[in-house]
Amino acid sequence: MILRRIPQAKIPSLNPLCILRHCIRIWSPRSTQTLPRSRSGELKEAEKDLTPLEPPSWLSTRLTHPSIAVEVQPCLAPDHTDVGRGLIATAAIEPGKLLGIYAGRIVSDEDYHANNSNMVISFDASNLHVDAGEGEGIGVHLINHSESDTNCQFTNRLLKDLPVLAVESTNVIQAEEFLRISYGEIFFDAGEVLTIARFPSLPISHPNYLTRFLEQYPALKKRKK
Ligand SMILES: C[S@@+](CC[C@H](N)C(=O)[O-])C[C@H]1O[C@@H](n2cnc3c(N)ncnc32)[C@H](O)[C@@H]1O
Repeated sequence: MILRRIPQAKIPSLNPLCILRHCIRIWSPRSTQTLPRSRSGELKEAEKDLTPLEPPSWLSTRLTHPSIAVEVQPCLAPDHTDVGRGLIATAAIEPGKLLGIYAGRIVSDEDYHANNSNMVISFDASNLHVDAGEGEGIGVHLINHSESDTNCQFTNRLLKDLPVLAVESTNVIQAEEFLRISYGEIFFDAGEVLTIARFPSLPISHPNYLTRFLEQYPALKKRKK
């Protein structure tokens, strides 16, 4: 069964280094998706609950919000410097805005278990998975995990009748603020999760050093009041 075609140019290049498992009932656009006929009922069932997404103009040419860039994301743990690449806002973004579409190849449950490739999101309703594949480039697959201090979330949407896994902002995201999302289930082994930075750090001589420091550690801000 062919689910959908979208132009190949819309598919971002993707990062081979991580595995992302998220129980969410949605799947992602891809040039040609083929699935066993036995799955079509499950897909139709899942589609019924999805709310439509009003596509922003940038979505005609790209899958990631134009005010988002890739940057190595520091972590606040003493023994580690960073958690690899993350996504950072280059201008303020309002809450409820689409930040990007999770793009990849739909893989069946069997394939997923036989060949647990990198960057896979799982649909809990259909036992299907989206594999973001390999490569380089900007995409919401690069958002790092935070348990509670998040500013965006995965959502299930219908985009022009195509079910998609989207990422949307939940808060105002300031310019120079990193995106932080919850992967939604136990992904890391005990002790592996690091507290990721909200902002890039500034040199101590910078006039905004103290403000940035308090933004980075919100618990200190509360204590100050
Ligand atoms: C979906 S990828 C995110 C992009 C990744 N930073 C990269 O450069 O490819 C998930 C991987 O990022 C890292 N990561 C993300 N959030 C983390 C966190 N809070 N603590 C530790 N590692 C994290 C882990 O290596 C994880 O396997």
